[in-house]
Amino acid sequence: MMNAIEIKNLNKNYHDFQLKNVSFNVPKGSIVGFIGENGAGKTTTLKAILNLINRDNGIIEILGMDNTKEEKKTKEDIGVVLDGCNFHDSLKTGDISKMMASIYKNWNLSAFQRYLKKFELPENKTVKEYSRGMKMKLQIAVALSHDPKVLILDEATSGLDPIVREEMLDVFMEFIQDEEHAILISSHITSDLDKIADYIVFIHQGEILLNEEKETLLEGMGILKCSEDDFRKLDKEEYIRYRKNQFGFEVLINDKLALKKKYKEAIVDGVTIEEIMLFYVRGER
Ligand SMILES: Nc1ncnc2c1ncn2[C@@H]1O[C@H](COP(=O)(O)OP(=O)(O)OP(=O)(O)O)[C@@H](O)[C@H]1O
Repeated sequence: MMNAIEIKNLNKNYHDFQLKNVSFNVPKGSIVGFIGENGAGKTTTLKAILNLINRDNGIIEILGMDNTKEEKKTKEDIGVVLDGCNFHDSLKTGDISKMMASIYKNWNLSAFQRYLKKFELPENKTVKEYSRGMKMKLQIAVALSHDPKVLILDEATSGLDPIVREEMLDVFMEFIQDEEHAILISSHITSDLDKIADYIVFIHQGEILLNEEKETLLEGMGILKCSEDDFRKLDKEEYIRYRKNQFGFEVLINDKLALKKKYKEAIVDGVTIEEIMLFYVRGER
């Protein structure tokens, strides 16, 4: 079994929004960055993986187990960080630990205490007295402390300052090092995904638009800046989307090496995940 998570033809219908045949995998030993604009369907997909919502159809397997038929077992294996803090304001870390010990068979108090120390989270304050970043770190500490095989992180780095964010990214990368663990992380901070993701899955209006290895995307794609005349010379297959601005055309290219070979004078810049997203959503075809 190579995949930690397999999603096949997931459909969910809300009255004004649909997840449409969402399919993708999270291979073991990898970090999959899940991107898309507000309302694209990321949280809905993650909730379906956690079996927190009723889907219309589709199959989701966690470590080869059906997530509805073997819900209890699969939940043991998943560490979760959802947007916003789920712990009651009046709790301290000790109370949370007791709660978690009653939920998870593998709750590891000493691991939890190690993370509290590492993340500089005070044990004598209540959740109410924690800052937004501290609450986020607390959730990450809890998610990591019951020996999960898979982490599902919904906007887990938002609200963290750049230094703490980098620290968390290191923790995530360490988590997958043994090739048995895997992470699915949704984030609007696409620069984080530039750093740590192995694959990028891009959802737009409930449909998967792109599902690719990050290196393939970043090494293959490029942005061509050119005049309208030069743009008109391109074949449709040579570009993905274009955007027009006051200086000319910006064109997202599929294969920058091939393009440079064909048009020796062409200036093609590298591309970031954020730019890819913007071209797909706001560019023209
Ligand atoms: N319980 C619900 N009932 C009806 N519609 C819902 C419900 N939950 C989510 N939706 C709708 O589903 C769509 C997708 O929402 P979702 O939270 O999955 O987006 P997202 O990609 O996570 O967005 P964001 O980046 O803003 O968190 C939205 O149009 C939202 O209004």
